Amino acid sequence: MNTAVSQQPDAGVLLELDGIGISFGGLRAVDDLSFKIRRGEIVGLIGPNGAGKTTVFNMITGVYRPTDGRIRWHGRDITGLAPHRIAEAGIRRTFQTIRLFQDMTVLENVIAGQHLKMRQSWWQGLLNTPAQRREERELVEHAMEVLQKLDLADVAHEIATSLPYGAQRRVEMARTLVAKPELIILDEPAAGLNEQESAGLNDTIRAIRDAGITVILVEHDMSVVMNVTDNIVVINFGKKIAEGKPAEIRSNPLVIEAYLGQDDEEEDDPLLNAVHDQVNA
Ligand SMILES: Nc1ncnc2c1ncn2[C@@H]1O[C@H](COP(=O)(O)OP(=O)(O)OP(=O)(O)O)[C@@H](O)[C@H]1O
Repeated sequence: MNTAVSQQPDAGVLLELDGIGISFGGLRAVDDLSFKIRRGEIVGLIGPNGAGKTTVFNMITGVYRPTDGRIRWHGRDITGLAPHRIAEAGIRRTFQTIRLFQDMTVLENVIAGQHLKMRQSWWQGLLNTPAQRREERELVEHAMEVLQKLDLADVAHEIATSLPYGAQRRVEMARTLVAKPELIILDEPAAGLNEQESAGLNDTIRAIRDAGITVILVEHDMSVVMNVTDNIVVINFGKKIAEGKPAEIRSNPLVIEAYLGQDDEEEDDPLLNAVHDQVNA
């Protein structure tokens, strides 16, 4: 009998949230939330405005420490580790707001994302040793590979902030990917994209997964979520209300109710509008 295998019934699970919870004052922002993410999956984390999505990935990335439950990465407890330790362990995130360096090319912006890894060789850099030069060459080669995958190789030497909005978002993703994460959390990557750019985002997310990186997608744009995810976790008021394949989630009464139950002032929420469209179709 292979004991190594029998001791790991959940082989393939990369990240496990086990009953995590957190309160802000009297507000229970996330409560007893559990789900698992397997290597190579694209998992959507969705829910109405204020449901707790941002709080969940702030706990995963170490910004907030859960007051209850455990977070496991490769089976190892990482609950409460500092954000830089979690990043070094292989979990990285993108930001909703574009934070590119002005006056720097796409390639320079992407290489700047490598500072965590380059810190070791900074002193060697002053001496310009062969090892340093080789590391720099490898870094540029790797950055160009990432740019190729994200369809940015042709604009590698253009000023990043001069590119169309959708391309700038891809540069943001490339900066995160060049650090070779095992898991990337995409924070509303479709925000601000036009319809065509949003359709292109589906390809970008699949390209990330095809490069061997597991993806958590926090997104309001249903056309992206329903098209690219393997599995969706839906939360409302901090609790998981549904989990399953896109087709199951689309027709889940609890999910529809959660979105329809929102205040009128949230009518502009594109996810809510998409649910309305489905219900009215
Ligand atoms: N630092 C904080 N202090 C107090 N309350 C907070 C804090 N962060 C989040 N909250 C509250 O926790 C709840 C969940 O917020 P969160 O931002 O995680 O929701 P969300 O699903 O990401 O919402 P959205 O889709 O609007 O971004 C909300 O009621 C929010 O007001």
